[in-house]
Amino acid sequence: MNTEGVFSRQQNGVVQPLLTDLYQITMAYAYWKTGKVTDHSIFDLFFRKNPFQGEFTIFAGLEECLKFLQAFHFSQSDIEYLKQTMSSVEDEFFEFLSNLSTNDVVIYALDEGTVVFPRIPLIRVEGPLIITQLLETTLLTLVNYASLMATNAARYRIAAGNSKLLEFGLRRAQGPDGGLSASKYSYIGGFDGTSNVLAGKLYDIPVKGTHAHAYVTSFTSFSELLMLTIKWRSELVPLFKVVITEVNDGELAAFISFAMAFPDQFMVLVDTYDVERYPCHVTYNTFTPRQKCLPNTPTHSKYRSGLLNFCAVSLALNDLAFQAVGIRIDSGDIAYLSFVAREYFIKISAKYEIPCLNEQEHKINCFGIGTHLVTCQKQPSLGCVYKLVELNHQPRMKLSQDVAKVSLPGRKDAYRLFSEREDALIDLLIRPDEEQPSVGTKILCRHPFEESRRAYVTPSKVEKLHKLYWKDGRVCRTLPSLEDIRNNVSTSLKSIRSDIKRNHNPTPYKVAVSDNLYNFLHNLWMENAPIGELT
Ligand SMILES: Nc1ncnc2c1ncn2[C@@H]1O[C@H](COP(=O)(O)OP(=O)(O)OP(=O)(O)O)[C@@H](O)[C@H]1O
Ligand SMILES: O=P(O)(O)OC[C@H]1O[C@H](OP(=O)(O)OP(=O)(O)O)[C@H](O)[C@@H]1O
Ligand SMILES: O=C(O)c1cccnc1
Ligand SMILES: [Mg+2]
Repeated sequence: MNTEGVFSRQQNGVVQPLLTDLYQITMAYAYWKTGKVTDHSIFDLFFRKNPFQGEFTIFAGLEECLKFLQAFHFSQSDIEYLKQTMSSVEDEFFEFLSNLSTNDVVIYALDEGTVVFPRIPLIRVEGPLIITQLLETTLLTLVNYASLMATNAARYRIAAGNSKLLEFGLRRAQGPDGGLSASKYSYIGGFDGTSNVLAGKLYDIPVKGTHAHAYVTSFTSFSELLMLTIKWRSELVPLFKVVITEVNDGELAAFISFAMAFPDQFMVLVDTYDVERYPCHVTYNTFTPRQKCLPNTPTHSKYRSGLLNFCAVSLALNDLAFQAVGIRIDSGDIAYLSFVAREYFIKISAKYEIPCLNEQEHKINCFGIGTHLVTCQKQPSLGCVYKLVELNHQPRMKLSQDVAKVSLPGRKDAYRLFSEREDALIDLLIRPDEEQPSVGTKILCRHPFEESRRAYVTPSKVEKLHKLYWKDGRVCRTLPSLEDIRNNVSTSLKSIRSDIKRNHNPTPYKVAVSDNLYNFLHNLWMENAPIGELT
């Protein structure tokens, strides 16, 4: 754990006050011109719909938001740039901007890594209107992708069960910063490591990897002849039902040289040529109809030696008291090929009485995921918004034809109410002057917009979701480490029922308001909704 107010790592240099939309600064000027410098505001940062057609989201990015607040300062060169860009703006405003700080801002937020739901303010920003407005875009950019990525990763984590998950996406990520964020937030979401070395260094995430096809194709013959491997290979050729001309020497040479470099971490890519001799009667699609983009007429290599060569080197390593780790398959019908590999491993370990190929459970026990994970292909953006809910102690409400876009006015506190089974039952928003929900006391929870949807809840546990994170210009809570945040994702997800987390047809989690907040909201809505005239 970090001590209060101290960040373990520096902020990414691109996160600075000018990383915003121009309209924030033009609004700041207009607020300043119209004498709104001392207006006190409250903004809620929340989203309206869970991503990936799911019913849950993981909140991430808070630590980076706090670092941004701490470093918030328009530098002299920022001011110079703005002066050139905003030509009609009075000089005194730039003076005002250069003295602006976040000392008067107060931030309440949910803990990073918490499972969250639509309409619950993830961050509540309180303070002078000009500065709270200026924070909008940067806070949103820090939370939106981080939360989307952590949610995507958590969904892979749920689907993968106990298998290991590695993030391999840097080459396909949305630029260098997208790549780094993907590595960081996929780790929070439950991945076990990344191939991204800088992310490993910056965030202390385990780095892992194998080798590329280029490594195999760079070898054409044995530069180092390892007698043991050759001996084993001749033994294995009949077992794999191939002829010697179907065995690729370059591949074997590559495996041997990799084994010499990493004798106790021998893990190689076996699909540069064919993994094994595909039986003619097997069609790819029979085995895994849902595998990615399988060609109906797969192309074959004249070589079929991936598995054979791996086994030959593994047996040779075994003679030298080393244990092979495994294989990587990057193409073809991966589920079918892993099944074939397992059959061979079992056969060979029985025949040659070696335990090493039979020790671990042979199945796909690690997935390396790149493109789909880091680009969030299924949904490339989370729609967090930042809405003014109170100004000078008066509630503010954004009305819309679209009920989904109506914002919940005023300062609100959020509670998670749990059942006797310790499942999270409902999230409840209440007005600040209301009595907090308490264990064993029945409370009326209402859908914010549908009058007939309401239920009494007698919670067995109550969790206050918002915590004070920033006040008087400093972080005022002990910040969790990345590992703590990762653990929070896992424990927070455990309290959510599995039908809410499932991929197919998930049940929506209930988000409610108190009766008091319901009436407050609807009265305000009525007061503000114009009465039309029928003509
Ligand atoms: N957001 C909400 N806040 C408070 N109560 C709610 C909310 N949504 C639904 N309810 C109430 O909770 C109870 C259970 O509703 P839920 O939608 O889970 O199941 P249901 O009644 O079987 O409806 P459905 O057939 O749509 O699943 C109902 O009394 C409903 O009015
Ligand atoms: O498919 P992803 O989930 O993004 O995983 C990462 C990919 O990156 C590597 O090769 P690359 O895709 O660059 O080349 P190849 O697949 O054509 O060998 C690796 O072999 C994976 O295929
Ligand atoms: O280490 C690997 O196997 C790896 C790394 C990045 C992309 N694809 C694979
Ligand atoms: Mg690929």
